[in-house]
Amino acid sequence: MKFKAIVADIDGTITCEKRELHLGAVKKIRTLKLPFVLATGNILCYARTTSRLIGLEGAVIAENGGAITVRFDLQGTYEESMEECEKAYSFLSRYFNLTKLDPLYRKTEIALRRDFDLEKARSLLKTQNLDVEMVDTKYAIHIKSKKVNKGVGLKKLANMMGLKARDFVAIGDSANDVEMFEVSGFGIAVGNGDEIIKEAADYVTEATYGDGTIEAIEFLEEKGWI
Ligand SMILES: O=C(O)COP(=O)(O)O
Ligand SMILES: [Mg+2]
Repeated sequence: MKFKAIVADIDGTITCEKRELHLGAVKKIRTLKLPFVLATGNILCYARTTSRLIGLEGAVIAENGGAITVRFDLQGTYEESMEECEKAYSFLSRYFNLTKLDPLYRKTEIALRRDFDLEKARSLLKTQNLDVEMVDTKYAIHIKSKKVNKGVGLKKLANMMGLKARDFVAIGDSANDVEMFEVSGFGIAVGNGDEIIKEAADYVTEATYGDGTIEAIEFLEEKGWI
């Protein structure tokens, strides 16, 4: 097996436990000769800034696949899915006191503070005919279009880079990384990952957070797969 690129989640994967960027992981990523893409549920400017400060090229998937850029000097693309998310948000606001995260910058989905009963919200939402779903990343609960996810985003971005999603190894830690594992050639969950992502993974690291990403890259190097 030989892979041509790596796509990694940000929060919980290249960070430390308290969410600071993991400097050891950054150092390791900087040694790589192949393209390294960031994929996050967070907003596009957060993803692009992280890419810039790591020393990468600006190929990022943000808002769980809703926003993509391939290079810093190119305009991003956005999916048009906010309207249904807003309807779901208004409906759920009747039952819960919800707090939006970064609403000024978020263009394709809604991220909420994790301080309400997700299972109850999910069952309430089922009564509505909306094309949205809720995903918990452990950092936020996202209301997003069912059509958009990091897997769909990876296919699109890979195509823009002249690659296939299968050419990528994916590294991640939570439920919003599952589809990216499904479309990539090989999925690695870091040790702190949720059960759902560990089940979807081809390999699970012993180490957690950024140390898990270092271990993942070393594993790929030892195998000669990158
Ligand atoms: O924005 C979030 O909720 C989590 O972000 P992540 O996808 O980088 O882990
Ligand atoms: Mg994550």
